[in-house]
Amino acid sequence: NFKISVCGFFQSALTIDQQSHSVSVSEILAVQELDLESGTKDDGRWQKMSQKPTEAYPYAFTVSYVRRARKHRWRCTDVTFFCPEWALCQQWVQTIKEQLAELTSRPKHLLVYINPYGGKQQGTCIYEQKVAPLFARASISTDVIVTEHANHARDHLRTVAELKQYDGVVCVGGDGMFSEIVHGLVSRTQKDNGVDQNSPEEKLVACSLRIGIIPAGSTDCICYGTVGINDPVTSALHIIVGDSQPMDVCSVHHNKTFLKYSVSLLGYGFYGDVLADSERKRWMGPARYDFSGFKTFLTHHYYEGTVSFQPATDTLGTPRDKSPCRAGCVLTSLLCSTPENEGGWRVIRGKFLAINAASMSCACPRSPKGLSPAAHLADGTTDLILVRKCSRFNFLRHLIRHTSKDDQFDMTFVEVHRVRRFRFLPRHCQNDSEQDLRENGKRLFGQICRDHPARGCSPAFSSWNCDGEILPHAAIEVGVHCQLIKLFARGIEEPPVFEDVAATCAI
Ligand SMILES: CCCCCCCCCCCCC/C=C/[C@@H](O)[C@H](CO)NC(=O)CCCCCCCCCCCCCCC
Ligand SMILES: Nc1ncnc2c1ncn2[C@@H]1O[C@H](COP(=O)(O)OP(=O)(O)OP(=O)(O)O)[C@@H](O)[C@H]1O
Ligand SMILES: [Ca+2]
Repeated sequence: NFKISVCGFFQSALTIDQQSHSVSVSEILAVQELDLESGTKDDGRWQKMSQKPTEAYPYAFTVSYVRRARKHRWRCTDVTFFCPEWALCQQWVQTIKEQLAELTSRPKHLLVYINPYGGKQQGTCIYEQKVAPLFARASISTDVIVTEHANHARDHLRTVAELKQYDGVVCVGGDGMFSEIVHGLVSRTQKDNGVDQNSPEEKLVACSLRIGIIPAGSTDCICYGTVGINDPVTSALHIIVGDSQPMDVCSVHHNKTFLKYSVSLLGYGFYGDVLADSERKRWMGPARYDFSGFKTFLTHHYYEGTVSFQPATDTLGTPRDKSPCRAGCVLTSLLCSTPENEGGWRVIRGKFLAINAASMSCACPRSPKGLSPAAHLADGTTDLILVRKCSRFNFLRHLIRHTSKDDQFDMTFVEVHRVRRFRFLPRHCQNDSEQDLRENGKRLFGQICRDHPARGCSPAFSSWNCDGEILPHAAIEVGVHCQLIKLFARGIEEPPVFEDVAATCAI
């Protein structure tokens, strides 16, 4: 009654309830023969079976596979099949194992870093209780490192001797932890290939190891934007089935010196000030962002400077598109190529409440559509959002639109450009060295207040928020490196399909 069809689907033609359902082999995690003599399986799941073997069907095996649940969640489900003969049962188990062995994109050996202090400090517990058992069931072996200090994972990746033995690197933590892994892997790859990171124009070599994120942070925006939900089990299953999602990475330089990489948000003004304030309140956990967000909103500082950028005129999409980046996105499936005739530079001078570059949507639980809802994960561009000085009321309207269907860019003081490269120079840097001015920052702040008493006190500099970390310079140059890294993800799937299938079948 069974066949494994050519297209790779494991089909049940006859189930106990006479319903037929199929499971894609690519979504089977494992197959296990049941030991009926002892009446139990190693992990005790045997007792949970809703059907018991009968005299006619005394042999059984269990297939664990991916079931789609609500809101992009994936769950691991078991289905048990009963056989009349031992040899038939063996044949099935063997055949499925052979089919699984042919899936070469699946990882077998992973390097795992756990940040025990990220988010609500649940990293270790999340990994041990929810993820490790799934990896074990899928026969994935792991080397696990619980980090002891910030940058432990980054520095370990830069120096660890045999990286080639692994099929991927997994981090358990938030966006900051993911950023550490990106820095470790990208730097290591450039070092191994003799590429100088300090040159802003240098073409970087793409990393071959894929990165998995088990979300355990405060924002988890990378996970949210590549999987659709910040759920540890869902992310573990995407790793097990060997998904692959390329992603753009921005390099940030100051005075021809490399500073940092960014994958999600580079934000000056509002998001820089929120982060700088929230870092002093880490003890508050994820709530620190709401507290500092509210405080920064009330402060209402604006910053003067010059933004220059190279528009991505040759791309198929724009930041005002209505369709977001989803699994199988056409822009992501295009290969990256250096544009033939790169457009000229545009220069905009002004007073800004916020300058944000979103290389991906930056969707997160606070803003389910994100800072730039139509940004693409792997198109070689970033969306540069300029929010000019406006009233508090208008800025609040703009912020609130991030949480609803309304277009946050459809406001007179907001403009958005899809770019490949941009620079920012704060006004007071234009003639002097930024370092000198930073040292005399307070004097300068006071000077501005004296010169313009009517407009309130706005400091000369904000800070750049680079994926949740403060950069030490305000004057920066940014370039997008198309598809520099790959994640164990497939982009956000839609529409979600619900499957509620019988857990027991007969053959
Ligand atoms: C009135 C509601 C307005 C809600 C507006 C929500 C917009 C939220 C947009 C979030 C964008 C997150 C981008 C992700 C950046 C990550 O690389 C980084 C590392 O994890 N996270 C942050 O920097 C963490 C940044 C966290 C920023 C939180 C900002 C919260 C603003 C709250 C403003 C309240 C004003 C209320 C006035 C009555
Ligand atoms: N053992 C450790 N002790 C202290 N800090 C650590 C340790 N391991 C990693 N870190 C640092 O903790 C910072 C925050 O971690 P993480 O990103 O996991 O959580 P988060 O900041 O709460 O979440 P998010 O980045 O999503 O907002 C990271 O920048 C990382 O460098
Ligand atoms: Ca992009």
